[in-house]
Amino acid sequence: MTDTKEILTVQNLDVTFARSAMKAVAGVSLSLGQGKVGIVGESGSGKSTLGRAIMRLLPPSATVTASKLTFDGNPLLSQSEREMRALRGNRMSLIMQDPRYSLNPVLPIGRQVAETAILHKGLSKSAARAVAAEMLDRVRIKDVARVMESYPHQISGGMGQRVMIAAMLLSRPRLVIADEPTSALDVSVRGEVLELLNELVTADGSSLLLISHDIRMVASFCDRIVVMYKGRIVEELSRLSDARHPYTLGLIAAMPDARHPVHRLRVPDRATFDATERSGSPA
Ligand SMILES: Nc1ncnc2c1ncn2[C@@H]1O[C@H](COP(=O)(O)OP(=O)(O)OP(=O)(O)O)[C@@H](O)[C@H]1O
Repeated sequence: MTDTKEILTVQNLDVTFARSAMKAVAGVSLSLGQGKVGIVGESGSGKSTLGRAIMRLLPPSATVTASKLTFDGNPLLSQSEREMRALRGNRMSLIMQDPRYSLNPVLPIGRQVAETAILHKGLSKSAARAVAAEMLDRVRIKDVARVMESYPHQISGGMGQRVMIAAMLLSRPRLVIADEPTSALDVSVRGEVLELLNELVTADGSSLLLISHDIRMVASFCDRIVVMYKGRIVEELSRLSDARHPYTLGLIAAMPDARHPVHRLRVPDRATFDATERSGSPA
């Protein structure tokens, strides 16, 4: 359910990269209370740039302007870098696409998750390890003790993303931005990782901004769907069936519907095929 209290307010957000004539994000406005909003659009539509602008994680080549950009009452564009560091990973977390690039390859998993607890909760080393173990258990990692001693290259992509989710949700952030959190994973584990993320943010009462190119998946998890095209919002929906914009309809048509697979064999001329079957003569 979407709560009326706004946690994130974005008004007229523009992002321009140096040496680019086009705005990567142009005049975007959206608000998020306690609920789940999906940002969808094809590659290059500005979804990730929007997510990173909110986290203030864009490179110096990006110019970001907005008439309002607030998170939990904090005016993000005028926060110092120190203030932003205190917010990031603590009250607002970003889960990225590929755990291989988010996890430090030379540190054991347990230490990486525990460090989040030391940094954001001010815990001692041993208390942080206990909290890390608890959190790894919460993301349903079996054999937590062994995984804590493992290095990122020793675990699967799906488990790596569970570890990232554990680290990013450990401080129970108010806002979680998940940028294509499963697209780098094996298809067989995508559904369960998303279910897990959904379950945890719901249990913790965190707000979720889910960035994806898969409009059907987003519709199945989110209360609201925001469709972006060339840096702009072209449509906002509560249900896919409300879609009217041709671009949104194109996105829906481009995504196969796993719940309604085609069972009947498509035959160009079914009447002729059926008649041949009945008479028993070869086609
Ligand atoms: N660091 C950067 N420097 C220059 N241009 C950038 C940078 N990051 C993104 N862009 C440009 O901004 C536009 C929006 O890109 P963005 O990555 O936000 O789109 P997206 O919808 O997230 O795409 P994808 O699904 O492929 O991640 C694109 O034209 C892209 O080339």
